[in-house]
Amino acid sequence: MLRRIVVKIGSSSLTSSEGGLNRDAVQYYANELANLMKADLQLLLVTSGAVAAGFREIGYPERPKLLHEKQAAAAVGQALLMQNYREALAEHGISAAQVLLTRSDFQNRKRTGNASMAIEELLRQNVLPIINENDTVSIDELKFGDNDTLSALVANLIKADHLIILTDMDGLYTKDPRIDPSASRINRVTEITSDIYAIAGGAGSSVGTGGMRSKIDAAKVASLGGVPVFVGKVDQPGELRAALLGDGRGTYFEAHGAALPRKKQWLGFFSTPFGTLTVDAGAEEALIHGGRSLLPVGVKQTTGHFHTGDVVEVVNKAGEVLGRGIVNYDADQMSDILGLPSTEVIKKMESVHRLEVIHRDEWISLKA
Ligand SMILES: Nc1ncnc2c1ncn2[C@@H]1O[C@H](COP(=O)(O)OP(=O)(O)O)[C@@H](O)[C@H]1O
Ligand SMILES: N[C@@H](CCC(=O)OP(=O)(O)O)C(=O)O
Repeated sequence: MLRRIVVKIGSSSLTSSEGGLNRDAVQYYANELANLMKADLQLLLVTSGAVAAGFREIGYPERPKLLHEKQAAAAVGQALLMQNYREALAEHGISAAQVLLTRSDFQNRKRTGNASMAIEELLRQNVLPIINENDTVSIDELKFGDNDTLSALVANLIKADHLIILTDMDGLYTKDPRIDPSASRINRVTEITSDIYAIAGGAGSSVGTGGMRSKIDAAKVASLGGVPVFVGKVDQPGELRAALLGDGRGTYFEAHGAALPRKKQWLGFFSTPFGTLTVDAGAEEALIHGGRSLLPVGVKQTTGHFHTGDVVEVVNKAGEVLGRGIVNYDADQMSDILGLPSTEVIKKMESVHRLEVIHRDEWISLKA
């Protein structure tokens, strides 16, 4: 099968702080993408820059902060972005398609399936899908905000082989280099720990959003889905290919595990938990390292009004999120059997549909 690559380009790489699109930058990225497509790779582009590209043409002096202004700027800028990408790619005989997605599309399994079918067909026809958030219909609480998370979800959805996140910084540094020039680059991250989160700061420019932090979030989502990630910078001919071959200016994040089935992707990244189960150290070990189901004996506390079949989040006593699963008991039933060994649960319950609180097939671990 052809290798599939998702490339994400941030606003900071496409626009200037005064706003407006950098056409030379668009041409450069289009050339890099086209060269990989000609080498028989399947490419998907997730591009930001609609708001940053559009605000000046509308007459706003700086990147707008109010939602309706951002939406207006994005509506203008998205058209500009597409026009420029399409023209630049046409020079290589490559056609490009616009795909606009929202978070709610990913929460709905049917819509995710539809998006995936459309994208698959574009790839079959050698058209480059150019994806952005549908800013005009996204309100704040439903927004991805930055496109880093969107690019990771797309990479998982289409089971990409690599996710390349391009930004204005050549990788993750031990501190934001704009604040501390003595910071040094981390070339490879094998596991995304809390230490990695601690060194990642916010956006470095007036047009970017999310900064390194959202790129780490994205790397985590992708790596859980079995997709390795590169975060860095390219601005020379051939550098995108070099980044793909492991020789890029940036940070490589290793993937953990194999590609996730669609159901587990939904469970981990798009579902809404209705409550929380706090588990003890033995249950944590069984879930995370033992590949086992969660039994009542390991559950020490619950919150929320969940019902059988709902999604719940599982945390340890320190409040660390361990994963999510589909619960086999209502919240009321759970409170009666907290911490009980299975023999006691059977005695106590009138009928036991399933002994496990969460079966291992309906569980996804979110701890790296
Ligand atoms: N530890 C870090 N290492 C590197 N960059 C960092 C770090 N912490 C914060 N940043 C900032 O993250 C910025 C990139 O994110 P962002 O501005 O959102 O770009 P984009 O528009 O490409 O998504 C960099 O310009 C940098 O200032
Ligand atoms: N959908 C928005 C993305 C916003 C944004 O700034 O994202 P990013 O540059 O990836 O941090 C746009 O196109 O302007």
